[in-house]
Amino acid sequence: MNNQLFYTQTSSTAPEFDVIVIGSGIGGLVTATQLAAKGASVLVLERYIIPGGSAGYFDRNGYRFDVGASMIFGFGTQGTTNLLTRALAAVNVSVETIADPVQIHYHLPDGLDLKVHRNYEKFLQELTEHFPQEREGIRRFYDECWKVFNCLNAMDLLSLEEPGYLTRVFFQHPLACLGLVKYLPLNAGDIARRYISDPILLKFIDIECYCWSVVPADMTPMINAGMVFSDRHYGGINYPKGGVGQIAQKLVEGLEKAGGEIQYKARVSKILTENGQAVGVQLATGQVYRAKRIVSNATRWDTFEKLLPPEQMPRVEKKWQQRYQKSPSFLSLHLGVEADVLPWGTECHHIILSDWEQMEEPEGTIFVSIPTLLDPNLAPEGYHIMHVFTPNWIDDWQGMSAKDYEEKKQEAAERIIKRLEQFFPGLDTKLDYMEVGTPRTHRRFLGRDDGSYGPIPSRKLRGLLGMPFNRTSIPGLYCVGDSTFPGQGLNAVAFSGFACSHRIAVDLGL
Ligand SMILES: NC(=O)c1ccc[n+]([C@@H]2O[C@H](COP(=O)([O-])OP(=O)(O)OC[C@H]3O[C@@H](n4cnc5c(N)ncnc54)[C@H](O)[C@@H]3O)[C@@H](O)[C@H]2O)c1
Ligand SMILES: CC(C)=CCC/C(C)=C/C=C/C(C)=C/C=C/C(C)=C/C=C/C=C(C)/C=C/C=C(C)/C=C/C=C(\C)CCC=C(C)C
Repeated sequence: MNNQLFYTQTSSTAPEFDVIVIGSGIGGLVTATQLAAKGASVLVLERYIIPGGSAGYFDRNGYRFDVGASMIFGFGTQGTTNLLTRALAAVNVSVETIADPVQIHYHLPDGLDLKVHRNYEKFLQELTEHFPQEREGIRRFYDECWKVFNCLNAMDLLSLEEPGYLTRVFFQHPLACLGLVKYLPLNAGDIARRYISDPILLKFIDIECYCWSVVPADMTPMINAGMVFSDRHYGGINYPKGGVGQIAQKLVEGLEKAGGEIQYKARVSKILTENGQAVGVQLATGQVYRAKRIVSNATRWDTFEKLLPPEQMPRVEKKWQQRYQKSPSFLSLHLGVEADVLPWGTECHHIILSDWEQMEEPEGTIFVSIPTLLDPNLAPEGYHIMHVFTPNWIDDWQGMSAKDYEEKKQEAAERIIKRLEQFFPGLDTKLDYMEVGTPRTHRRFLGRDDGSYGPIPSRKLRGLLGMPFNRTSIPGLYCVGDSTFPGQGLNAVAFSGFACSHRIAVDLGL
């Protein structure tokens, strides 16, 4: 039997759903749960053995490690921007959270040492003590971030590709909409430089952006900065009890209760099209599933270069690839340490940088999270988890023997631990467990092209205007997650999930 015939027969008799979601990252799961709650038949296909993607976890020697970042936005109790709380509630589940009193403790060049307190005034006061001459500029910049946040936090957050919603929201909140229209093409650096002139303070604003957007303030969309710099004081940073993995586990529980299905170890190798329209997927095993709508939670590079034939890449996607590039991946040290290595009063999240010129370089900025300070149950008694990570490129880890790869990991870990000794004296001798992940690890376990953290602008762009929404130029195919508006971050991909499911629900007449 020739392949074409085989494919046609399998495809026409394949199980059919309303919606198939490729990948169970938080973006994919929010889309799936929202649609299942509206009565759609939904199938989620996940290549790994558990859900969550970058928000997954792994257990080793009594420790439960978060795969990705442990600093979670979107778990507030009020307003409309608490999208993780809302996504869980929509399918009648919830996650208990633990409030973090400090978002980040910064350890920056020339002794610039300060904390971003949950209390806004306390944070402004601490920052102003370092830059008294910029008292007014500091307040005006951060207050302007609140303006963005207040516009967003006043309205239901759904698909900007749905004219009915746009009309309704405009009549309900005309000023908030006009406010957002004003900020959509702006970057945080444009606003910061209106009010602030001290070069070191501007560098501080750069790292405030860099530590979540992986680009400096000039390249960071103001809408996203408004969300991050305000929500940390409004809803606050709240850690899910039991670890970040709980969010995905609970969403899956809600998905199944609402009648949706998820399959693990189900790697999609192809998106199937007929007459230019997406109609189904094929797994690596050859199994075919069909659906009225297909959603890809894989990155845009994976979607348009691997799941679809790269030579047929739509023109708009080629243009997008000129505007956005893959950000670096991370080198991650997952450590189990004796509890007494942490000085009294240690905060949960730290950013360490010793030379401003090195901020964007591999191993320049070091991120540290110690989630057991909030939830001690993630480690054996008397021990803590330290997740230490720093940007790193896949090219530095390719084409080497297994032995060289292991040695290189060990050397990198030693260099980083040496730097951390300044803040955690005796760390090296107090290590109980260490696992090192590289960009190759992220690529392998998360299925992300080059292990990338997500798309970043390849040059200065006009804020969020260049970021695509959920529909693609292939009818029937949608994207969700950090390759879509508004980009990286759990709360950001949760928004993308709300928007994607809303657009599909309207398209399917649900
Ligand atoms: N503090 C935070 O805000 C925080 C914490 C952790 C993660 N994150 C962020 O979450 C975002 C990621 O969320 P996301 O939803 O976009 O994606 P994701 O990368 O987390 O999830 C994608 C999922 O799709 C699966 N997948 C990929 N290709 C597949 C295929 N061919 N077949 C089947 N499954 C496939 C992967 O295994 C993964 O589970 C990132 O921006 C990350 O930085 C943020
Ligand atoms: C009608 C008319 C006329 C008009 C209209 C207009 C409108 C309505 C508009 C709208 C818009 C919208 C809705 C928007 C939205 C947005 C959003 C939601 C956003 C969000 C965002 C978020 C974010 C960005 C987040 C992020 C986060 C992150 C990334 C995090 C990360 C973290 C990490 C990395 C960690 C760190 C660590 C340490 C420090 C240790």
